[in-house]
Amino acid sequence: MQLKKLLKSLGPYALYNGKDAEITSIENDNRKVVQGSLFICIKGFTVDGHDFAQKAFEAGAAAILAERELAAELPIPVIIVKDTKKASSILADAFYDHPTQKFNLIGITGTNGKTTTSHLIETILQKANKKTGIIGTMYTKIDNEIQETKNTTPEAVTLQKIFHQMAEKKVETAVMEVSSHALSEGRVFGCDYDIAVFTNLTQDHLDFHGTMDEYRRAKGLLFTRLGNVYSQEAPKFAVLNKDDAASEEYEKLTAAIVVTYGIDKEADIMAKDIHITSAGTEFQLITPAGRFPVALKMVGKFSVYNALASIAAAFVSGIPMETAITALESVKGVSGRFETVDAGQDFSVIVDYSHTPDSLENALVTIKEFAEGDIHVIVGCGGDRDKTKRPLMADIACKYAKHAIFTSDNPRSEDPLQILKDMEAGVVGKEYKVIADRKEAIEYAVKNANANDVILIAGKGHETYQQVGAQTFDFDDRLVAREAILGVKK
Ligand SMILES: CC(=O)N[C@H]1[C@@H](OP(=O)(O)OP(=O)(O)OC[C@H]2O[C@@H](n3ccc(=O)[nH]c3=O)[C@H](O)[C@@H]2O)O[C@H](CO)[C@@H](O)[C@@H]1O[C@H](C)C(=O)N[C@@H](C)C(=O)N[C@H](CCC(=O)O)C(=O)O
Ligand SMILES: Nc1ncnc2c1ncn2[C@@H]1O[C@H](COP(=O)(O)OP(=O)(O)OP(=O)(O)O)[C@@H](O)[C@H]1O
Ligand SMILES: N[C@H](CCC[C@H](N)C(=O)O)C(=O)O
Ligand SMILES: [Mg+2]
Repeated sequence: MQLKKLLKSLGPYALYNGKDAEITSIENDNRKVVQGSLFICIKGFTVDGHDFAQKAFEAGAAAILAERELAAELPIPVIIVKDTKKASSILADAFYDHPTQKFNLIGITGTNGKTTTSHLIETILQKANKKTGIIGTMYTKIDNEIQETKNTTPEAVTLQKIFHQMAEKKVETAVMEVSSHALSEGRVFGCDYDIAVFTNLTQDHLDFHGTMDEYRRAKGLLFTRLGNVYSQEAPKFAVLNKDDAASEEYEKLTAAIVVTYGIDKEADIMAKDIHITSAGTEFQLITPAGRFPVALKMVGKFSVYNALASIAAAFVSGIPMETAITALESVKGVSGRFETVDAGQDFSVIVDYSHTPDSLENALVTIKEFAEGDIHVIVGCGGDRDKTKRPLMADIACKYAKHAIFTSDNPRSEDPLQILKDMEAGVVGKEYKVIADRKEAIEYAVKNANANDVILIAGKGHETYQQVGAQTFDFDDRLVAREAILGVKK
């Protein structure tokens, strides 16, 4: 695409010397630049992309987009704009010819349940014979082909490229997790959502957002940005959790049609007569299309919420309720979410991605409902993340589990022992054990478990690595637990 044509999407805003160039790709990482790339300099939290402009030029960049004059003059067009991060969203959307206008896009935001709900919706859509795409914490999947991605919601240039691939593959509906970080950083500017789903709002990420008010506001952006236009062909919907107080605010913010779901408060889509066992969850589903019995293989009240959110998304997508229910009933679970490890032992081992106070409490409350023996929990907190959730998570672990073991999650750049001290501050005078090495902590719990006990290994779920300092080691809670069980049996 010609540079001049591309820059039209920025309006009369872009200031440059008027030279044109053929642009072959858009990149904001100089290491990805090829002949003809437009390199966008972004000032990040860690480094300043402007410092890589020279390298981008040497790698073949045909033009540079920057927020200020570059240190050295370059013989290619240099365009100056006020906000390169925002411009990267606008330009990537234009470069890939507005891909999200070519298929249905469902965005899911909320503190917990995004990955799970996105997979439930994917299963329903596939049951309804739709070609799907998914973008989230675990990976990007385009028509069932998996690509690794770094963030839950990738930055705009990567994101629009993924959408372009989805459009090329004729994806009919894409489901994506929209993190609060992505909303506040504008990674999703330009995404033409058809349905926006809210799961819940509880404490997390205060390191980034500062206060719960700011965090709530960031998530609300998904609903304000659903647009202010109405179309008979493609109406827009906000799917809100009536039982979460934030929904009231989001309902007022959005121009889209609101559909609510819930258990406690009266909602459009509801679950009644919920019956939870260790094998699954049964309930009566109440919808505007009728009342249906549902038997999920997933456990816990939180699983009912995820199912209801998915049903609501299916309902506004025009998918028959029977199809949606059949699909949901077939789901055994999502990788690393309440996943059981069975190596023939006489106690239960559950690996769960609960890394927030609320999700940890939900997981433990659910286990308490069916555990016949003692509960053991192995839990740590991630480094370089919200420090205020550490004492809260430790307290919850001690409140529900007879045997609480504090260990390392992904310490990242922090001292693992300091993270553990932050956790311990929440449980003064309570009984717990600290085993910093996660493998040893798991082995300890397995060795000490009696028949019918339940061990919850919380925080890392599907992750197959552990980040310690700048290094990433192989680590999979499920494999480590399996080996520990087999080791004890020998
Ligand atoms: C705090 C935060 O949001 N960080 C994100 C941010 O990193 P950053 O600002 O530090 O980037 P940077 O390293 O300073 O780089 C600045 C610019 O220079 C460029 N660069 C950099 C190095 C180089 O050699 N050459 C070069 O061109 C980079 O491509 C970039 O354009 O931009 C990066 C690229 O887009 C992201 O990968 C990174 O996410 C990091 C890995 C991260 O951990 N983010 C977390 C907090 C996050 O966003 N999490 C949410 C999920 C949370 C949840 O819901 O639970 C998510 O959506 O993933
Ligand atoms: N609706 C829910 N409400 C509360 N807790 C939930 C809910 N769904 C799942 N959980 C708990 O939260 C954990 C994480 O779930 P999931 O991965 O689906 O959330 P997420 O929002 O994608 O998280 P992330 O922000 O890390 O991407 C699960 O392992 C489970 O313990
Ligand atoms: N998306 C979450 C994942 C946390 C997972 C946990 N294992 C950790 O490393 O803190 C975050 O980036 O905060
Ligand atoms: Mg997720």
